[in-house]
Amino acid sequence: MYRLVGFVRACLRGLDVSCRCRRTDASSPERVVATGPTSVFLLPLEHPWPFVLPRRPSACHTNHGRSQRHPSLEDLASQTVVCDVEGALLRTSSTFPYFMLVALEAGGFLRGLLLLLLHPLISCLGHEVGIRIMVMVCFFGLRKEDFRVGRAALPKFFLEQVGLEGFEVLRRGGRRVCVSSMPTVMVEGFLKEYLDVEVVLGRELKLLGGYYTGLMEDRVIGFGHVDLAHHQLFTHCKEVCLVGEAEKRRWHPLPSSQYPKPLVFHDGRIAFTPDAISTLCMFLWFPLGFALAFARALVFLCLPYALCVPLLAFLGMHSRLITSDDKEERRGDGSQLYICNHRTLLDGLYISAALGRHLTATTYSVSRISEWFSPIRTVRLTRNREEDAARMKKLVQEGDLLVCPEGTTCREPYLLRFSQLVAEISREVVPVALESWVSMFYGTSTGKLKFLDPLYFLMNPFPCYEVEFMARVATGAIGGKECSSYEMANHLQAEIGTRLGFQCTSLTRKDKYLLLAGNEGTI
Ligand SMILES: O=P(O)(O)OC[C@H](O)CO
Repeated sequence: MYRLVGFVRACLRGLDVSCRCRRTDASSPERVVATGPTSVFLLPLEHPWPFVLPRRPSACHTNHGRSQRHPSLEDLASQTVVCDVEGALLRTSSTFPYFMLVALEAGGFLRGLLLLLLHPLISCLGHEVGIRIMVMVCFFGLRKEDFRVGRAALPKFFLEQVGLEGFEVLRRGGRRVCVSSMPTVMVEGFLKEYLDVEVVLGRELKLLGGYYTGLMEDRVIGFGHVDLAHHQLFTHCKEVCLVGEAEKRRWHPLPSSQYPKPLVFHDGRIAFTPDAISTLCMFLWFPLGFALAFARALVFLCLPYALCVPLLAFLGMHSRLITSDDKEERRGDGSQLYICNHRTLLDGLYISAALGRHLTATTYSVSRISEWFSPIRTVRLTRNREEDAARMKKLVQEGDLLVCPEGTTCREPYLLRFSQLVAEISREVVPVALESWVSMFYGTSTGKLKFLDPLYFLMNPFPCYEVEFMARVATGAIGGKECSSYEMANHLQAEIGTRLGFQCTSLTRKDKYLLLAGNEGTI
């Protein structure tokens, strides 16, 4: 099953996979590759001798006696490192997937389709003209205030493309400056929030009445041509490191464990890197995906669990149940409190299917439409502590209850802080560890169209879930020693975290929504 999912993922990233497999002789002339003009002409070089990773080294190489293939990493702490993002930090120089993400996430699928149709033309034109067309298609008419893709969706995709070798140089700099031919609003969030870059120099976008016009500001200081700009830049540099496309293909991805700041939250529907081929596959998949989602939803809604599980597996929805031998924690007495980490809105359905009986799930920000269509009973919480405690105590007396103590979904392998209430409403709980995988669309969001979350999840070619029932936990004590509800909540979080290999955090729903949506997530 997972091999199949891996295959689909690999297909979606086909271009990247093939690039990584290609080997080019490092000494071949191809190692110095012109990747098109950059647009950054102003460099606030406060340190007298910055260290530069240029994107277009060929011209400078011949005119500059200090160019070299690999930087000497000693003493960089006292210097400024200036790095070209596409050319010397990311493993591929193509900016198309990032513009496609802006088009799809901020503009919608029609805008993404337009960008895809223009891809052949963009590929034929020069770098600068291509960027201008992509900026026009992606940004025209978007409201500046509403543009959150740069902070919410793009960082994940940029981070996945960061080359360990390039990052090693950047990281060592006393002061880090990054230049990019992409608009600043696209790269700033990723560079400043996640890579600790102090100065970001990208393209500025023209505005009219708070809306992007799709045009870019003229260069702040124009030298006339990129090569000349780099000449000027290099004359201020103590050392120059040249990076070619062929060399970058051999770079290793920066492991997520080495991100200066962990990527816990991200938003957006697209779960794959949308290069042209993958995006084309997605558009071709849409009609089938929609029909499949409809069929899967009908099965969930209309059939008993005993039939539903095998039929859904036939329809490509794979799931795996892990439980102990005696199955005691699943048998229950009909009024059992289950708690789980929160992956998607379908958590409750999968747990019900695993139990073979309906349970009631508490919710907070689920849309009314999702509630209407839910095959299991859902009960809204208020975030008023006393009221919610009373409501949950009553519910657990009436029957099996599922609570997600994180209060919101998390896509990455992290657990948000657990609510203490789960340790106060019942003498015992059954923790359930959940893991889920999607390859095309994320089934969670922080935006206004939350009611589409289940649809997107169901539109994935092979959505997967793993449900693991853990041993029952008495909420009054840990290891025979009495404990507070706060300690118990942390204990339960740690138990599930250990089982899944997820990292426990003290982050909350509010942190997530402030970062991704600019609000506190209250509705
Ligand atoms: O939409 P989220 O990710 O904030 O979480 C929805 C939860 O089910 C809250 O009840």
